[in-house]
Amino acid sequence: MTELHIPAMAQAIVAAHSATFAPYEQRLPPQPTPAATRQDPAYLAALQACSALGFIAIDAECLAHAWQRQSVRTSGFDARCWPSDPQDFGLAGADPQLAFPPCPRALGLYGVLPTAEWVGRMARAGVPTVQLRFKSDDQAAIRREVQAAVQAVQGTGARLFINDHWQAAIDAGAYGIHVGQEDLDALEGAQLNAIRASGLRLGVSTHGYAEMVRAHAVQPSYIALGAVFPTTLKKMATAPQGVARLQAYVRLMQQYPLVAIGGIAAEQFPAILATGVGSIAVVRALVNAPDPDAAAQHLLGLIPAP
Ligand SMILES: Cc1ncc(COP(=O)(O)OP(=O)(O)O)c(N)n1
Ligand SMILES: Cc1ncsc1CCOP(=O)(O)O
Ligand SMILES: [Mg+2]
Repeated sequence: MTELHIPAMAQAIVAAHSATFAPYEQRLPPQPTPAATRQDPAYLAALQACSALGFIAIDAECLAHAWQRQSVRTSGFDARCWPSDPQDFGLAGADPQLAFPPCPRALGLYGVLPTAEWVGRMARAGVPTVQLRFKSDDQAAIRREVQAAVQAVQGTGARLFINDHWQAAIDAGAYGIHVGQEDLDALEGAQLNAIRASGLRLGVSTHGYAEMVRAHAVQPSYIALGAVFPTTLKKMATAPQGVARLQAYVRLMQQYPLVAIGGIAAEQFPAILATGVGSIAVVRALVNAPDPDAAAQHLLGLIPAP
């Protein structure tokens, strides 16, 4: 295949996948094509095509490498075949010794909650997975809240993840820790080793292909995918991913328990579950509900129990 064919190859990818990843449908505008880092035709065509389909530069680059590897592995370029094989993304062959402890593939309804009181309330309502997302810089208050959350889930069977405050989570004996990409960047190797050695599970936020690859490098217990829909709760650096991208991410990341998050309400549960995620994380659908306990019962009825 010569360079003369690259625009035609790019067009073929766009034609085959625009109905799935239509930028207009998902409100994801076409992106400028980033500078190429290699010259292989499948890579160059996919870089153009994925940018036209609205993928941001780091994700278009990641996808373009995967298209190239797929073309080599399958001895040919097939525009219809969206990459979803982990080996094409460099996701195969991880070291099991470095993996974080496993958690169930299906974490079920996952309540992300602002205080220990909310954690206890939702755990008692039967929410199987809960997270304390307590935003504060006051170390004493953080430790108090984390300890109170650990006590609040006792006897309920709920798994408690602590957002951000990993040392307090270890000291209090939580079930796991959740960190975002920036939190991960801020962790030194020794700190990550300390979390791994503690036996706590680790969940990592991701917002696209490049971040999934980055998350895989630490082999977490689960991977969160979002924001699926717009959320008012957190200022997101990336656009809402939509259900079509979520579906593509789920196909690729099958080796992990997966959690969908961001703007998800009861109406969207069937479409989200149809992608194959084992868990849906919500904040406002519980915390802002007129009757949070009734909302929890309603949502629990929409999602298989873990
Ligand atoms: C289940 C789950 N997914 C994603 C997040 C977001 O985590 P992060 O990116 O670290 O942002 P903050 O929650 O710290 O603002 C989450 N908390 N839980
Ligand atoms: C913490 C977080 N991380 C990604 S989206 C989000 C907020 C989800 O809140 P809601 O379910 O109310 O949209
Ligand atoms: Mg965080």
